[in-house]
Parts: sequence; structure tokens; C-alpha cells
Amino acid sequence: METLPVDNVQDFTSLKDISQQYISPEIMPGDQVSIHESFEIPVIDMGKLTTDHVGYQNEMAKLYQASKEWGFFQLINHGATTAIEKMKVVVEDFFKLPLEQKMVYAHQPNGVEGYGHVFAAPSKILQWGDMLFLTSLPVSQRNLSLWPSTPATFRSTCDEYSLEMDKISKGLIRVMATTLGVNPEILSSMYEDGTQAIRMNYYPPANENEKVTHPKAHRDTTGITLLVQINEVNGLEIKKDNEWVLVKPIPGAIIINIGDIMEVMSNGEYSSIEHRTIVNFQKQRLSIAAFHSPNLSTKIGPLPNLSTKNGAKFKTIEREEYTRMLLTRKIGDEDILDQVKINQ
Ligand SMILES: O=C(O)CCC(=O)C(=O)O
Ligand SMILES: [Fe+2]
Repeated sequence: METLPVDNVQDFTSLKDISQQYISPEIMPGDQVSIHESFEIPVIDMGKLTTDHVGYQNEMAKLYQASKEWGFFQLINHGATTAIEKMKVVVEDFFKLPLEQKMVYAHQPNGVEGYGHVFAAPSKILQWGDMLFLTSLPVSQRNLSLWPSTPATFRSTCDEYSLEMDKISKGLIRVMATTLGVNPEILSSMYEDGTQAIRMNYYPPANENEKVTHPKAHRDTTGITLLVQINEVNGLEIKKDNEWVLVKPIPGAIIINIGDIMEVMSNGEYSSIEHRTIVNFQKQRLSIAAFHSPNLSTKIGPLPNLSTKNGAKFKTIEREEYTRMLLTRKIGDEDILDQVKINQ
């Protein structure tokens, strides 16, 4: 991933200031985008995902369908409400700080961690948003000099949030393995000492209707992502049957999405789905994404008994090679998934 020394969008006062680089070629001024209003992404109740619950079988079947056909679902009854509420407050407070205070935590040249504006290869489109991006797990990988000390409770709150999201992701990984017919211990061991990064996104309002900007559509390149919206401003859209579907978050729910690594490990049974965020013309929007991936010694490839059953649909590569592919992606390159796909 390439980073650029660009202006922070929060500092722009008007879209008049915005260069063409922010205008997405996917939506041009005046274009109508077909957005399916009637679809609702599936809702999964985590409380029912324990074997002794009467609704267990039914919920597991829903989880399988959601991961296969949508690649997205909303998780309720997850037990992390307090940690989420506390995290929302410190993230909102951080983005309210004056720019010079936030710049203390700015990305280092060619680094992606810290505060700023990531220019995500392979697109030249700048993302209409600022972010704070932190590696949070394993704990030994944290660069605390980029973890804000203002607000004063930011670090302890982010630590608690990181551990809570990790706990939920590990619970989901186990049940996902079961739905795939894989021994949960095998997939869980890959996520032991797994990696987690937290990306806090700030999207300012776009005040002029005649220009439309939004970050580029993408797939998450990680295992699974746990996404929380801070304020009740819609903006996330996912691709379903070739149409964009607006996700209407249920208050308190965590939006879960399958990333590329999970699609590969499930040998294509689960789907990593394209998604994007559209800007709101009136209101700012904030979100927090926690990206979870297997530990650094895990090879990225289909789980053994899934590839034996149906033949491997993806190559198996070292994690280091996968990271190198991500970091060296260039404009015009194929998606990572396409690069590792075995053409049958
Ligand atoms: O802000 C959102 O709703 C989505 C953010 C996202 O897709 C990402 O950070 O990968
Ligand atoms: Fe994403």
C-alpha cells in the first residue's frame, strides 16, 4: 500500500476545494446509482451459537447462508456493548481534536499506521475520509507512539476494545469452521496469536449536491472484519446480485464481513464481497473496523479437507508472500483473490 502526503479532508471547508482525484469514476455527477432498498443483510444472534441453545441448528444454518451468499451479516447479542460504547466516545473525541494535535500521530513516510489519509493502491482515487489506523494485535506489534494519549482514556479503551473484538472474532471463527465441516480446533489454532488492526474512519459531510465522491469499492483482504458505526449515519453499501445494497445498521449490532483470506480458506464456500461507503451530504460519518487475520506462521490456502473434497480452488502461499502481494499492488493489477485463484 502506498501512502501520500495529501491534505486531510476534515480540513476542507467546501467541495470546491476538492481536486478531481476525489471524484470516483464509478459515480459521476448526475448519475443515478441503482441501490436496492428492499434487501436486508442477515442478522445473526450470537447467543444462539452455543450447542446447548434450542435455536443452535437454525442459527448455524443462517450463519452458513449469510457467509456464503452475502459475505456480510449483522451480529447481535455479542456481549461487547460496553466496550463499543466507550470506544465510540474516544474515537469521536479524537477526530474532534485540532488538526495539529492529531498530526502528532501522523503516518510516517511510507507507513500506513497512524493518523492521516491512506492512498489505497491500486486506485488513484483518494478516499473521502481521514483515518486513524493502528496495529493492535499481537500486543508485541503495537506501536504505542502512534496511539493517541489524548483523549486521556484512548489507549486503555482501545486496548479493551481490541481484546473484546478479538474474543468475538475467535468465537465466530470456531462456529464458522463447524458450519464448513472443519474441525474448529484447526481453524482456531491459525487465529491463535492472530493479527488485528483497527481502522477508525472519519468521513466529513460533502456539502454540495452536484458533486458526488466516495471511497473506492473494495474487498477486505483480511480474514474477518468487525465493523461498528459510531453515529447513526448510513453510508455502507455492499454488492449483492450486481446491485448496491445499503446496509442499515441495527443499533448496537456489529457488522461482520468475510475477507479474502476467509474466502480462500473456505475454498470459495464463503464470499468476500465488494463494498464501499458513500458520503452523506449533511452529516459526518464515523466507523471503526477491526480486521482479523490468522497468525504470521499460517499459510494462506484452502483448509485441507475442503480442498480434498472439491479440489483446491486457490493456491496455497506463505503469509509473507501474501503480505508482499498486498503491499506491492499496482494500478491495473488483478485483485488478490484473482491472483491466487486456480483456473479450473
Ligand atoms: O466505513 C465503513 O462503513 C466501511 C469501512 C471499510 O470498508 C473499511 O475500512 O475497510
Ligand atoms: Fe472494507
